[in-house]
Amino acid sequence: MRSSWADSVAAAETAAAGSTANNSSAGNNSARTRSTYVPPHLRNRAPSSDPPAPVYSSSTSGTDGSGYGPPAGGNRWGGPRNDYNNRSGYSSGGRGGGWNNRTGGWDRGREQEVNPFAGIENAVEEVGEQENSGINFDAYEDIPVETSGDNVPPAVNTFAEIDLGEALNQNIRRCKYVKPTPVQRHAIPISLGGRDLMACAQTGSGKTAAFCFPIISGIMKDQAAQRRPGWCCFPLALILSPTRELSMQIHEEARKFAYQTGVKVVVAYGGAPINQQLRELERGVDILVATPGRLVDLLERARVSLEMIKYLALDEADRMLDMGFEPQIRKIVEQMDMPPPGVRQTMLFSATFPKEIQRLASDFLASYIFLAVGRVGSSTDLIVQRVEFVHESDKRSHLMDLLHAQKANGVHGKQALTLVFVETKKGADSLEHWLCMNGFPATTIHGDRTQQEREYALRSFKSGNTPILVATDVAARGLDIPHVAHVVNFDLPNDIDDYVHRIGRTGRAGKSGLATAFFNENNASLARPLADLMQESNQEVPAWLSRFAARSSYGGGKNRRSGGGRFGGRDFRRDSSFNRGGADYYGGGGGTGYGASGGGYSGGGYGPGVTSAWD
Ligand SMILES: Nc1ncnc2c1ncn2[C@@H]1O[C@H](COP(=O)(O)OP(=O)(O)OP(=O)(O)O)[C@@H](O)[C@H]1O
Repeated sequence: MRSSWADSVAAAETAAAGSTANNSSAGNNSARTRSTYVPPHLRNRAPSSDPPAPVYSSSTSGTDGSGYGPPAGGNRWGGPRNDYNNRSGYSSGGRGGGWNNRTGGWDRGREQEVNPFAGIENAVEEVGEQENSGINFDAYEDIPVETSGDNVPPAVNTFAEIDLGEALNQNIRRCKYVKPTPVQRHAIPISLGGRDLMACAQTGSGKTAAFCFPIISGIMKDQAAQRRPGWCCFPLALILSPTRELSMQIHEEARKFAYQTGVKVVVAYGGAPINQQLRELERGVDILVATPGRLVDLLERARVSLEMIKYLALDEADRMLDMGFEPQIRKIVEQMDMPPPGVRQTMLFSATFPKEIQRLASDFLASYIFLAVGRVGSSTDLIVQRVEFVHESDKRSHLMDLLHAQKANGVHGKQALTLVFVETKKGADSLEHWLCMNGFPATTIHGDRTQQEREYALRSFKSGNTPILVATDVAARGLDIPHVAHVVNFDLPNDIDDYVHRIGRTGRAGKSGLATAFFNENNASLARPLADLMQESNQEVPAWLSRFAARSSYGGGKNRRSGGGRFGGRDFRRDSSFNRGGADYYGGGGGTGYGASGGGYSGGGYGPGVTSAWD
């Protein structure tokens, strides 16, 4: 395959970055000496004489509320000071209240835990911005929240109110998370209360932490887990996501949250050498982040067992349960050795959750709570949405105009990051080539590229060296790329939920963003849901789009907007048309009454072949 201009830049960058660019490879060097995984029950032993894991430095060492200096008392394994949440129950040193004394880095006898925060503070200072503090989360304050289910645990307003454990609290402060986002306020207490959860909250609103925190905290508290001997590993938690890049991102995030908690996070995804991932797994894993295809491979090789799973999280859960992925997910969750619903705890998260998929998802849950922050499938008002009527033949020149206009607004001589979504892989290559020929540095990410090419492209885009990324839907979900100023839907998707995820790559974490869509006759079926969505998000709907919308019908499938009013109709259990045979979904959980195994949903635009392109 032709390699792009951007890729050569990115390749040089990668070479320069060396092994530090990839934490797992750094870890693998030390794997040669085959270190021993220390199981949870042994992690409270006295520290070895190894040099300390690098700790985030701070000019302040006291209980200053911002500091995360060296651990108290000079004991590097002693975990962070208890200055964040000075509550009885897990006071510094004592660690009563059921915590498992997972005080330091995992495997601390032999192997040093890489500091996932290293370099982040300097990078933030260079940009002159405190990445996650001062974020405009007030923008989320007036979003209505709905919960349904029995005995919903009350929401919290601060992290200090939640019993997460001091090591995790320390990491939350390292991440500069000052207060929980709305989905975190509700979802974390629900999960900590041991309840299953189906959660729907807007793109960029902090869902990753909402499922990671309770998992990490729960494993930290777990007294009983032990590693079994042999080649097979027994993770305690499984986080599944639909794309390799998203799995990598969740892994990076989870490693930050789990730093020095004693909880080990490992990632496994397709397109990368399996041997390296096997070596990493052999060294121990508490939380496994994986794409479904690679996990099935590991399960079939009997290198991973799901027998000990206590927590299952599906990110982008609606995508994971649509036609492309559902068989693989059912195999993993229902046909291997994973404990059933009610024994394990299950958390499903997405920004969109069509009712048909909710119904399928209920098979995986027991007596669950449904949480909706905003209307299911809505987009955030932080994203300014524009729709322009552009004939197919005019799209390139129109894009060029947008990019020229944007160039004028670049910061520090760099162009603002623009993500351009197209329909096909060929279309992506062709547009990337054309942009480069016309003086706009672009790269591309899609399912026909090698994993290495995909990673180079993403890295080059993130760094700003290649400020334009042309992508297929493989980049539509979950990716959290700071400073994406503009998302262009060069080709609109057929499905309004895909549109919601695509534009959600901008306007994240309380920041504003811009999304422009090129619309023409070919997109007529999207006119009505698009106009409705824009109206819901307080956007200006062009008169011509309203006329298109009035002419077109929904046509079924995934473009049906669920519910009636702006914030109505979320939990499918409340919708009588889904409540066949009078089944009681609130009491029974687990999909009572449907027996929907493998059946049902056929409204989507994904064919069976889609999985390999995503995974
Ligand atoms: N409490 C918080 N305070 C500040 N920033 C936060 C907080 N929680 C999450 N963030 C930041 O918000 C950004 C978006 O979070 P995340 O990627 O989890 O969103 P998401 O809801 O999963 O989005 P998507 O639906 O696109 O997957 C991330 O950069 C994350 O670090």
